[in-house]
Amino acid sequence: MTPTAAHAETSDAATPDAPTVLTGTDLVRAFGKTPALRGVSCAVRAGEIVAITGPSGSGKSTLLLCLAGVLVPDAGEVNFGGQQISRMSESERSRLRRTDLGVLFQFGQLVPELTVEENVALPLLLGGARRKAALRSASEWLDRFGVADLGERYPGELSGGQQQRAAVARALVTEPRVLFADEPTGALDSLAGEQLLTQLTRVAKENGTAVLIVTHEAQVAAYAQREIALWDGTVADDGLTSAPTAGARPGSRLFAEYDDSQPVGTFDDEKG
Ligand SMILES: Nc1ncnc2c1ncn2[C@@H]1O[C@H](COP(=O)(O)OP(=O)(O)OP(=O)(O)O)[C@@H](O)[C@H]1O
Repeated sequence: MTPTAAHAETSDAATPDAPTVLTGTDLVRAFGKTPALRGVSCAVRAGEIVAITGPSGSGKSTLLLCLAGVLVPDAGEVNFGGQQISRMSESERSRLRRTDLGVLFQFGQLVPELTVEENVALPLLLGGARRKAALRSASEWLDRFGVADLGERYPGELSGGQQQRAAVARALVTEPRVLFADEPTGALDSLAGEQLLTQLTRVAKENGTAVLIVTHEAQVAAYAQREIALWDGTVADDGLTSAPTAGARPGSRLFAEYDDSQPVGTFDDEKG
């Protein structure tokens, strides 16, 4: 995937004065005896696009899932808008995910039995919206992702890139304040991945939605304004991607550091 002028524009838009919407403090999480997070702290501002990077097994997905309220940390706190997510019940966290937090995975997981438009309308319907209004919103969101004409089709009739754009529309239809995306372009070819990221970052910027993207691809991380690099369950680095000339930059600074240091065989292995 080659960085483009569109992504340079997005990367330049830092949000230093925007309020913090989400914080994770001293997050610890293990799976049995395997530690995944060993005390991770981070904060995300409104409208900020943040890449969570690091080698395989460094804890990226676990951090994302803890911040999204899908997983409960063993210790530490997640705060969203003054609410301690990590202390909420499962039903309270589910409600929050239907309203303020959007989650998107590598494979969009559209419901095959529903049309694309019904899929996108689903979070609104689950939230109690009327069918007609929900379908109208779904159609508008599909339009923003350039797939409005596919609303009547079923997911199986769409390409992978089209399905993932519909999945992004579904994740954003409730206008969440934070969108959590785990390898959102992982199943797409370079062009489809780049189109998706360009649209996703543009729409997020328009809506003031913060986006956290887990990725092991430098080209994807280069779409972010900030990069949180994990290493063995801890934060190795957290900083702006310093991208005034992002279009000329093949990858993010932190990935460049990985390339230089070389001990992370798993990262190179993954690039294959
Ligand atoms: N459900 C689980 N059960 C057991 N161990 C898990 C589970 N999820 C994660 N782990 C372990 O926790 C550690 C961190 O995993 P995590 O998936 O968060 O890393 P990651 O950086 O996202 O990796 P990748 O890039 O390979 O997806 C790894 O050692 C992993 O094997």
